[in-house]
Amino acid sequence: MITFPNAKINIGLGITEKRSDGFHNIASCFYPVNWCDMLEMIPAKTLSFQSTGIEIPGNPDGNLCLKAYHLLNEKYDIPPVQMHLHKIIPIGAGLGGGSADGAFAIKMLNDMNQLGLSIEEMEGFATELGSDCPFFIENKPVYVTGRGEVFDTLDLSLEGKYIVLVNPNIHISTKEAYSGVTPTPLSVDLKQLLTSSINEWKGNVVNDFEHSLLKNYPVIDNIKKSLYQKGAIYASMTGSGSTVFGIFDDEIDLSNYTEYMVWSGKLD
Ligand SMILES: C[C@](O)(CO)[C@H](O)COP(=O)(O)OP(=O)(O)OC[C@H]1O[C@@H](n2ccc(N)nc2=O)[C@H](O)[C@@H]1O
Ligand SMILES: Nc1ncnc2c1ncn2[C@@H]1O[C@H](COP(=O)(O)OP(=O)(O)OP(=O)(O)O)[C@@H](O)[C@H]1O
Repeated sequence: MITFPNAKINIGLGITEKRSDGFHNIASCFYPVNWCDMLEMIPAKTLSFQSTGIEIPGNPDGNLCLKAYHLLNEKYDIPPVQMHLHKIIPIGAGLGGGSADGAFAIKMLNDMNQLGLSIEEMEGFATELGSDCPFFIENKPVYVTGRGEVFDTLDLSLEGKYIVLVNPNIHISTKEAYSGVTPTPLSVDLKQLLTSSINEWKGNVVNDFEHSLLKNYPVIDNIKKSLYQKGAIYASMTGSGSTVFGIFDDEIDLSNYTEYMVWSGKLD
C-alpha cells in the first residue's frame, strides 16, 4: 500500500497561553497543501524502515512512521511491515511533514489490518505522536485550538487559488521557536477574520512566530516581501518557519526563487 502524506500551512497562528504541561495553546487555521512525501508499507517477516529523498536528521528508530507502528502494535499486536518513506517535504519547515507521515502511517495500519478505528480514535493516537499530527487524520481545513488537537469547522474555501511555498533551506526547531515567543491572548476574532474576505487578511491575520523569527532570519522576511511584490493577496510564514507561502489569484513567475525549495499549485 502506498500513500502520499501532504504538508499543511497555518493561516494565522496565535500563541495564546503557556500551559502547565510545557506546551502552548494556539489558535490557527490548518489548511492542507499538496506538497507530498511518499510512504509505502508492505507486509513482511520483520519490521523495517528505510528512507530516501531528503535526509532526515536523527536516529531512524525515532521516525514518526515507526513510532506510529509501535503505538498501534502495543494495543493491537499487528503483523510486521516493511516501510519505505521517500522524503520530499522540507524538514523543520513549519509544514508538518513529519507529522503527516506519522498520521498517514496510523491510517494505513488501520486499513491494512482492518482495525476499524474511528476518526476520533486515530486522532487520539496521533496526538500521542505530536501536536500537528491529529489534523492529518481528516486532513481538511479546520480552525484549531488547544495544543493543536481541538478542531472546529471553518467556512473557508480557497479552492482554485494559486499558492506558492518557498523554503529558504533553514531548519528551525519548533521547541526553540516557541521559547522565543511571549504568549498573548488573541487581539482579534481570528475565526471570524478567516471567514471574511481574503482581501482583509493582510496585516490582520498574523503568525505570532514572525515577530521574533523575521528579525533573526532576514531571508524569511525578504521572501515574504517579495511574494507581496509579486501580487500575493496574502503572504505569511507557516508554523514555526522557515517556509513562507503566498496566495495568488493566478500563477506567478518563480525564476527568482531558484536557490530555494519551492512548491506551487492550486489549492483544493
Ligand atoms: C508550530 C506548529 O507547527 C503549528 O501548527 C505546531 O504547534 C508544532 O507542532 P509539532 O511540530 O507537532 O510539535 P510537537 O512535536 O508536538 O512538540 C515539539 C515542541 O514544541 C513545543 N510545542 C509544540 C506544540 C505546542 N502547541 N506548544 C509547544 O510548546 C514544545 O516545546 C514541544 O516539546
Ligand atoms: N517522518 C519524518 N519526517 C521528518 N522528520 C522526522 C520524521 N520522523 C521524525 N522526524 C524528526 O523530527 C524532526 C523534525 O521535526 P520538526 O517538527 O522540526 O519538523 P517537521 O516534522 O518537518 O515539521 P514542522 O517543521 O512543521 O514542525 C527531524 O529532525 C527528525 O529528527
